[in-house]
Amino acid sequence: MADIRLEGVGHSYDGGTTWALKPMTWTWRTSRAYALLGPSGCGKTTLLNIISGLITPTVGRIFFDDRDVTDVPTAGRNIAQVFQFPVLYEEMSVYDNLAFPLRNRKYPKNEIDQRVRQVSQLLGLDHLLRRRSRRLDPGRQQIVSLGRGLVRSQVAAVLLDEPLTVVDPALKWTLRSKLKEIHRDTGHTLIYVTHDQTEALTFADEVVVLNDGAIMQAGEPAELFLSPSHEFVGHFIGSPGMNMVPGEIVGDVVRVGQAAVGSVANDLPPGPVRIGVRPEFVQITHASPGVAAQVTGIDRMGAYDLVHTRVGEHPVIARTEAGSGYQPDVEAFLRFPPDRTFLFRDQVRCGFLAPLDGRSAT
Ligand SMILES: Nc1ncnc2c1ncn2[C@@H]1O[C@H](COP(=O)(O)OP(=O)(O)OP(=O)(O)O)[C@@H](O)[C@H]1O
Repeated sequence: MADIRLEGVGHSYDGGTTWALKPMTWTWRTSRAYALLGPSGCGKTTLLNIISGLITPTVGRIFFDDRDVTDVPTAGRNIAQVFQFPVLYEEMSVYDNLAFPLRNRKYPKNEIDQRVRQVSQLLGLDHLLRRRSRRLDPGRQQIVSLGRGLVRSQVAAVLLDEPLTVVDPALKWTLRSKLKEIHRDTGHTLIYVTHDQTEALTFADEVVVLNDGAIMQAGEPAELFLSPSHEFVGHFIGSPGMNMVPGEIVGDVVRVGQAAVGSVANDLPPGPVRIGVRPEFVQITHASPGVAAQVTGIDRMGAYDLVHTRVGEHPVIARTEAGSGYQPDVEAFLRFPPDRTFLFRDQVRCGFLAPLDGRSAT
C-alpha cells in the first residue's frame, strides 16, 4: 500500500485541444476509502485509468510513495481494478475466478484457499463457488468481479469504476456495507467512482468531487454538505441542492433587493455576490423581517415539506416540518442563518454571512 501522488497530471485525448482531465496535483492517502464523485463525462474513468496505468497522462508524473510509476505498465503497479461490467473467465468456476489473481502472483496454496473463502463468504458467494461463471446472472457475475478485485491482501489500491451498476438495487446496500467491512479488514486504499451522491456519501471516508476535468472540493461527507467551497458542490451534493440567490454587498451589509440579510464576515469589496444557503437551513415565516418571497408550490415528502418560493425571479426552496401549512400564492419571508449561509463570486466561495448586529433586517 502506498500514497498515490499526482503531480501536475492531466490528460487530453485530442493532442491538447481539450482536457478530459485538467492538470492537477493531488494525493490519495494510503488506507483511506475515497469516493470519486461527478457527473457523466467529467473525467472520472480517465483519472482511474491513469492511476492503474491503462492511460499514460499527457502531462505530469504519478508516484506511488516515492516511486515514479508514470511509465510503469499496469502489470507493474500492483493495482486491482473493478469495472462497471463483469470481467471474468466465463468457463472457469467462481472459485477459480476468485483464485486467479492470487495464483497469478504465486501465493501459497493454503493462503489462496483462505482468501478465496473469506471473500466468498463476505460477498455471499459460498453456494456458487463450484458454478461456472457463465451460468450466473450479470449481477452475480459482477459480484464475482468485485471479489476478484478484493481478494489480494497486498495491493497499492483497489479502483472501483461504478461497480454496482448492474447489481440489483436491493443488493446494492448490502454490498456497499460489505465493501466497507472488507475495507476495515484489509486497510486497502479504495477509490470508488460513482455519479450517485448517496452512494458516495454513504461509502467514503473522503469524497472527491470532480467536474469538467477538475477537482472542485474534497472532504468528509458532512464537510461537503455543510461547507461547500464551490457552487457546483452546493448544487451537486444535497437533495435538492443549495439555493443560490443574487445579492449585493453595500458597505459591509449583504442585501437581497431592499432587504439586508446579514453583514459580511470577512473583508470583501462591494458589488454583486451570490448567496448560497441549503433548503435545510432557510427559515421561512409568514411575517417580516426577512426577504419577501412568493410561495409557488409545496412538495409534501411525508417526513418533511419542501416549500418552493420565488424571490423576484429566483427560486428558493425551504425545507420545513411536515404539515407546515404554507399554500401556493401566499407571501412569505425568508431568513438566512449566518453560520449556514455562504457568499460566492465566480462560483467560488469568497465569504460568509455574519449577523447584522442589531441593525434592522429589512
Ligand atoms: N477514448 C477516448 N477518446 C476520446 N475522448 C474520450 C475517450 N474517453 C473519454 N473521452 C472524453 O473524455 C471526457 C472524460 O471522459 P471519462 O470517461 O473519463 O468521464 P467519466 O466521468 O468517467 O464519464 P462517465 O460517468 O460517463 O463514465 C469526456 O468528454 C469523454 O467524452
